[in-house]
Amino acid sequence: MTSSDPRSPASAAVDDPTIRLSRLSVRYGRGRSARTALDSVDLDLNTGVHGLLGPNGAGKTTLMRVLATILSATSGEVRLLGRDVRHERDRRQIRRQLGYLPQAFGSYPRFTVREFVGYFAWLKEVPSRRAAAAVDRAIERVGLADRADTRMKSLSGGMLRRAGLAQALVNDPDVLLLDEPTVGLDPEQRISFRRLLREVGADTTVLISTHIVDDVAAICHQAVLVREGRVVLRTHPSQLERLGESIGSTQDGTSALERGYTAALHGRDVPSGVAQ
Ligand SMILES: Nc1ncnc2c1ncn2[C@@H]1O[C@H](COP(=O)(O)OP(=O)(O)OP(=O)(O)O)[C@@H](O)[C@H]1O
Repeated sequence: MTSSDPRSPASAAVDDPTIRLSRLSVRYGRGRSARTALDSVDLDLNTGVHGLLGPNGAGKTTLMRVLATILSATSGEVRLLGRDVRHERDRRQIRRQLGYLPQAFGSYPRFTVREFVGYFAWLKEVPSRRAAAAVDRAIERVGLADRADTRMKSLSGGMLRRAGLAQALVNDPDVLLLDEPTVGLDPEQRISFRRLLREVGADTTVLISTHIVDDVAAICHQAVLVREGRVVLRTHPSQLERLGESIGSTQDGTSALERGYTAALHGRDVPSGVAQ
């Protein structure tokens, strides 16, 4: 986004990173049953592909939902594209520039792929004169052009995931949030997905939540490790790999990256990571 971009509002803080979280906390429930999902997270992210890694329950989906502006912070500040998500007007503007693929999304079984992606173009207020071309382009980018008129209920799991990615991309977002995007993709689809994300990440801030550490090595410029609601490390994936190599090989079939990830998660020093 540039300052001459018509979507660039006068009120947006130009020097902000694309994503800025300051002391972000999210708690679910109240009283004795309250659970802290995110605990005073500080995180700045800019253009590039960032991989969010962490064990089950670490807070990844919660973080994604806050960034997607569908879940409010309990405390702390969330700024996207220079705007504060607490303000209704800013939220609406952010949503026009946001793409989000949740872990599970409504399947809209009777919609064709084109109708499904078109519906999200409408929700995101893509101008009607550009919408049809934007829908076709998004469907083509995810490799579903030959299925554009197929109903969603007839798609395989991997194709559904790709249709989900198409809706996330249809507005050419400045921020793209993908929660477990490669689940259900076959190896060939995963390779083309990685290629697409590398391309998108050249001028977009992409955050991918995943358990597949190989995806992080293949696509991401940065790995962000989350544990028990806190960001414990930001580092280049190759540094995790180096850490894993220094630990030595094991007989359990894990890769150096997986070993490095597990060790870093449990507090081992990573060569030149950016500790939080
Ligand atoms: N709606 C909810 N109500 C109560 N607690 C919740 C809710 N959603 C998440 N939690 C709790 O918040 C914590 C973080 O959950 P979250 O789903 O963000 O983790 P995650 O890292 O995405 O996990 P996974 O890898 O299993 O998807 C967990 O302890 C979870 O049990």
